[in-house]
Amino acid sequence: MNSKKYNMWLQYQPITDTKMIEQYQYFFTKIGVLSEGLQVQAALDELHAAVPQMLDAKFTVSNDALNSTIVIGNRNDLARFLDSEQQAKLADMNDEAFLIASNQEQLIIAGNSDVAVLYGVHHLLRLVQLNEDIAQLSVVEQPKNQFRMLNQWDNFDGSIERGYSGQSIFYQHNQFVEDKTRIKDYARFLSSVGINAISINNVNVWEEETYFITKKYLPEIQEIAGIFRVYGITLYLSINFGSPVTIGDLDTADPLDQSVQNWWKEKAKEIYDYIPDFGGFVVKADSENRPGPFTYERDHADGSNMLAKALEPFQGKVIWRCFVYNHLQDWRDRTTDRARAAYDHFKPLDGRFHENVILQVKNGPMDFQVREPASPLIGAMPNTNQMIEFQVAQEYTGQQIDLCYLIPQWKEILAFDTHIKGTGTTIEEIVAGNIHPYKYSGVAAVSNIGDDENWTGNTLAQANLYGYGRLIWNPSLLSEQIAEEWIKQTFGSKEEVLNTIEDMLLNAWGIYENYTAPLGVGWMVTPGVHYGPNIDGYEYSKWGTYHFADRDGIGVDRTKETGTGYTEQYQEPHRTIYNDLDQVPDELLLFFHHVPYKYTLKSGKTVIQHIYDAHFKGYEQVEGLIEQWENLRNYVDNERFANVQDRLERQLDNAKEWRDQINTYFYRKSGIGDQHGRTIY
Ligand SMILES: CO[C@H]1[C@H](O)[C@@H](O)[C@H](O)O[C@@H]1C(=O)O
Repeated sequence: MNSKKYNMWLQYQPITDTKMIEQYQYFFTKIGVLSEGLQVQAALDELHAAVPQMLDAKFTVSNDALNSTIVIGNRNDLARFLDSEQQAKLADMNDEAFLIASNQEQLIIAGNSDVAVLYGVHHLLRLVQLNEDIAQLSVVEQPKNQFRMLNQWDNFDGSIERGYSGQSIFYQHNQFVEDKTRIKDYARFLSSVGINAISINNVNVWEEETYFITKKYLPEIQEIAGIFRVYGITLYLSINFGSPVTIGDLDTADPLDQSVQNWWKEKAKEIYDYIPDFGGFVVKADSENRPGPFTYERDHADGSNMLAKALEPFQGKVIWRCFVYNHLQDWRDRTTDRARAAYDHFKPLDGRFHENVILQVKNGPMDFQVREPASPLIGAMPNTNQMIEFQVAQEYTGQQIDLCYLIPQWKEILAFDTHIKGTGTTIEEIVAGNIHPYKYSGVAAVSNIGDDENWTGNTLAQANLYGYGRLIWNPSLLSEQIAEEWIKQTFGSKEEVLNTIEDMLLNAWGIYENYTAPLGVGWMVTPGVHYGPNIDGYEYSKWGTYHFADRDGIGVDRTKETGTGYTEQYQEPHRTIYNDLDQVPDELLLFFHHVPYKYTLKSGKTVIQHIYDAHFKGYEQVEGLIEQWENLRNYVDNERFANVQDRLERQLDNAKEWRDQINTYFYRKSGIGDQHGRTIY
C-alpha cells in the first residue's frame, strides 16, 4: 500500500536553511533500529518517506547502535544507551512517553513503548521541518491525556453526518472502500499528532450499520483495525443499543434481562476473535430518538454497565455519550432547559458506573455553538470516568466554508477553572485525570475529514485537525504555536506566508462570532443544515434551542431566581458570576440572561448597538481576510490559493447574509436605530 502525497502537514519539503542542512544530513545517514514492533517499523517507514525528500539523501539501516548516527527503539531494547538519569525520567512517565537526546555525534530516540518510538520520530521530523537545531536535544515528552480520540460520523452509504469535505474515506454505497490507501494515510496523519483512538462509524447507528458487529462485516473491520494498529490507534465502533432485537432474535434489549446480557457477552467474544485489541463501543443512547435503556425503565448506568461487563474480559471500554436531552419541547415551556439536561441526567448516577465505562460529555452544554460556557457536568462526577467531546467538524462554525480556527475556543474551555475541588481544578486537569481518581479519561472530537483532495474542504481547516491532536497531547501549547507549526509544515516558512496565515487563523473565531448569533445566545441558524442565518428557524421548534427575542428584549433566563436555575450547576464563584447581571461576561450575557435591548454591556454599549456594531464589523473583517489572502497570491500554489479564495468569497456572502438578516430583524423587533446610521434593510 503506497501512500499518496497530499498538501497536508506531512509534506517534507526540501530543507533550504543552509545553516541547518549539514547538521541534518549528518544525523540522517546511519539509522540504528533496535526494536522490531509494528509501530517502530512505521517510524522507520516515516523516516524513509521524509528523509530523501527533505535532505535529498538516503540512509542505511542496521541494528548496529554504536555506529549509528540516530538510534531508535523502545526503552527495554535501548536500555544500555540510556544513562541512569534518562532511565529514571522515562520510568517516571506513562507508556506513550519518549525521550530524544543528542550530542554532536549521535541522537537517540527511546520510547516507553513501540508507539512512543513512533511519536518520538514524528517529533524529530517536526523539529527538522521547523528548522530547529537537533544537535543538543534533551526532550522528554508524554501526552497529557490518556484518550486522544476521534469520532467519525461516517455512514455506510458514504455520506457523513455533518461532513463538509466530500464523502467517507471508509465507505461507499453500503460497502467498505476497496482501496484502503486513504485510510492508511489518515492513520499516518493522526499518529503524527498523537491520536490514539478512533471510532469509525456514526454515533447514529442506522439499520445496516447495526450489523457491523456481525460476521457479515467484521472481517473488513478487522482489516481496518489492522491499518490503524500499525500507527498505535485503537479502533472502536458505535453500536446500536437495540442490537439484540435488530440482529439477534430477542424481543427485548432490556439491560437487566439475562438473555440480553448473555447476547452481548457472546457478541463481545465474537468481536474479539476478529480484533483482539478492539477498543470497545461508543454509544449514543436515549438521545435524539436513538434506542436506550429508558425504554425498559432502566437508567444510563444500567445500560452502560451491561455492555461494560460484556467487554470487561477483553479490556474493552464503553464510551457512553451524555448528549441526552428532551428533544420534544414546547417553546412555551420555560422550565425545561436543554443546557441543564446532561447534568440532570448523569450527575445523580455518579459512582454507579463500572470502571471500564467512560462518560463522553459534549461541550458546550447546548451543542458545539460558536460561544457557550463550559459544561458544568465535567468534573462534577468524582467517581465516574469522563472525557470531554469537541467538534473539529465545523457544524455551527462555518462548515469549512467560513474560516474558523477552533484551537482558541478549545483552549478557553480547557482552561476553565471549575473550582470543583478548589482553585486550579481546570477542565484541562480534570480530563487529564489529575483531579479525580479516574481510571480512564481524555478528549474525543468529531472529525472534519472526507475524501476531498485536501481532506477538509477549506484547506485552512486542516489546522483544526492538526491542532486538535497537538493540543490534547500538550494543552499548554499556545494557539499561535500550533498555528505556526502547522503553517510551516504545510505552506513553508516564508515570513509573509507565516505571518499572514497565522493572523487569519488567530482572528477567525472572533470574526465568525461577530457576524453570527450574538453574545452567547447561539442558534439562529437554518434548521437542518445549520449553515446561514434563520433567526427564528429554531425558535418555535421542539429542539429546546430558543433565543426568546421579543419586542422588549432577548436572551435565555437561566438564573436561579427567575430562570431555569441552570447557573446552580456550577461551583462558586461561577454560580454567582453567571447568575448576576453585573458580573456575567458580555460574551455570555444572552446565554444566561434575558435583557432589554437597551441594556448596557460592560463594554459600555447597549445590547442592540453591540449587535449592529459586531455585525457590520464582522462583515468588514471578512473583507479584510480576503485582502490578506490576496497578498499571498504569489506565495501559494494555484490550487490552494484558489481553494481558500473561493471559500472566502462564500464566507463573505454568508457574512453579508448574517449581517443583514440579524440587523434588520433586531431593528424591526426593537424599533431602535443604529447610532451610526448605517444601512439596515
Ligand atoms: C450525530 O448527531 C448529531 C447531529 O447531527 C447534530 O446536529 C447535533 O449537533 O448533535 C448530534 C449528536 O451529537 O449526536
